[in-house]
Amino acid sequence: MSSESVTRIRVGGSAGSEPYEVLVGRQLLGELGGLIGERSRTGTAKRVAVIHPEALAGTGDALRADLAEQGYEAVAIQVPNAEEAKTAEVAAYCWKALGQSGFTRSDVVVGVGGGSTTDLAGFVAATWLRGVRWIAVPTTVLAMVDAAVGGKTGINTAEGKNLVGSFHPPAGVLCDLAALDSLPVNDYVSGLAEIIKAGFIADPAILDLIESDPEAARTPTGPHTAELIERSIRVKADVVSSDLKESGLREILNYGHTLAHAIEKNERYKWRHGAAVSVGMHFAAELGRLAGRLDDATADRHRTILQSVGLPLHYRYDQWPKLLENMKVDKKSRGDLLRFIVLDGLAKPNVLEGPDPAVLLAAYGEVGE
Ligand SMILES: NC(=O)c1ccc[n+]([C@@H]2O[C@H](COP(=O)([O-])OP(=O)(O)OC[C@H]3O[C@@H](n4cnc5c(N)ncnc54)[C@H](O)[C@@H]3O)[C@@H](O)[C@H]2O)c1
Ligand SMILES: O=C(O)C(=O)C[C@@H](O)[C@H](O)[C@H](O)COP(=O)(O)O
Ligand SMILES: [Zn+2]
Repeated sequence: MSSESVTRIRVGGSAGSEPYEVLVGRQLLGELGGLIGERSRTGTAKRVAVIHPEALAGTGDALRADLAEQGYEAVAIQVPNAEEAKTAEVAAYCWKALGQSGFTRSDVVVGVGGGSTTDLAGFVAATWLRGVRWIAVPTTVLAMVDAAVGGKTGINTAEGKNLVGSFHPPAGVLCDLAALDSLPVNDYVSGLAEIIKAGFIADPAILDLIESDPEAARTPTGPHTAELIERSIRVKADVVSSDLKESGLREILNYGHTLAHAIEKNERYKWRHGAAVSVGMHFAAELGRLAGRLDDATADRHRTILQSVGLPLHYRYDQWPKLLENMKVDKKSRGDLLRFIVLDGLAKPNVLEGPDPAVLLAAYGEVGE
């Protein structure tokens, strides 16, 4: 992709969901006004709420001012950084701001930020007046390749990760690669976990690209950045386009997440999601191997590639009983049955139901330190 070009990836359109596009390129924010202005079933927008994290106060205000210049009644709603935004209290704060600005069903929410912000903004849009349009402007690599695409929106509760939410796809997603220039390296690398996930479950070319130069993969200036992002978005787009509400196939996107969410809760949501997913994929690979489903080479490849970009593989061994307890509220569980996504081979994700507790513990034995 040249620096001037824009890639458009279509999502949805089946099973009654409105199709939308994910745009990937540079200097895309000029597209926002046009997207907001598109006439929808509910009419034409008059008001826009730009939900942004503290770290992007400048971007949030610049967008608000730009939209005001285009004639919209625009408000900026600042929310806390990272997972602190994904709470019922912050959602209620946003609802209050929408109420005070007279937000109607034809108006539009814009979520600008990382996955925490887009999850919250999408959730606020899903719940306000039982659903208004929203547009995602992801500013982290993780949000571009995963969180902003596919319409899973939600918040955490003290009992677990993303326990309250809704499927509410955006009307469009603008991935402006220029936003990545200000992202701290740890946050950039955290997003690589979801890219690597896309590689293991569906598109091994992603793994080859990262393995060709892991150091370069750690920065937005690497030679394969745009390709890695676009390939990962295509994996996600293909899956959610055929199974928006996770009645089957979509569960593969949860690879590594059963343990990851348990770790995040255990850390009171202070760990970055991508770091937890990295440990979770290491665990899932060992689980697959010990359950006789995954070959040694592919399991080992998880360790090598995750480590090569600086992602963590291990977590505290003594926390296993708590993690096991936390995993029971995973959305893939059915009654008392724990369910995991494992690989039957490279790019062959499948479900492992109710694994033997001894196998689970043995897999964690490889992860715990
Ligand atoms: N809905 C989904 O399908 C889905 C998919 C994957 C992940 N998620 C969710 O996404 C969240 C993680 O998102 P994330 O990794 O993007 O992190 P994040 O949203 O928590 O952001 C990390 C930090 O980076 C800051 N930030 C964001 N963009 C920046 C930029 N361009 N420059 C400087 N700072 C910036 C944020 O303010 C925050 O402090 C988790 O809550 C996870 O559950 C959701
Ligand atoms: O889009 C999906 O489906 C995913 O599972 C993508 C995950 O990367 C993401 O973290 C998602 O929010 C997890 O969903 P949850 O249903 O397990 O909360
Ligand atoms: Zn995830």
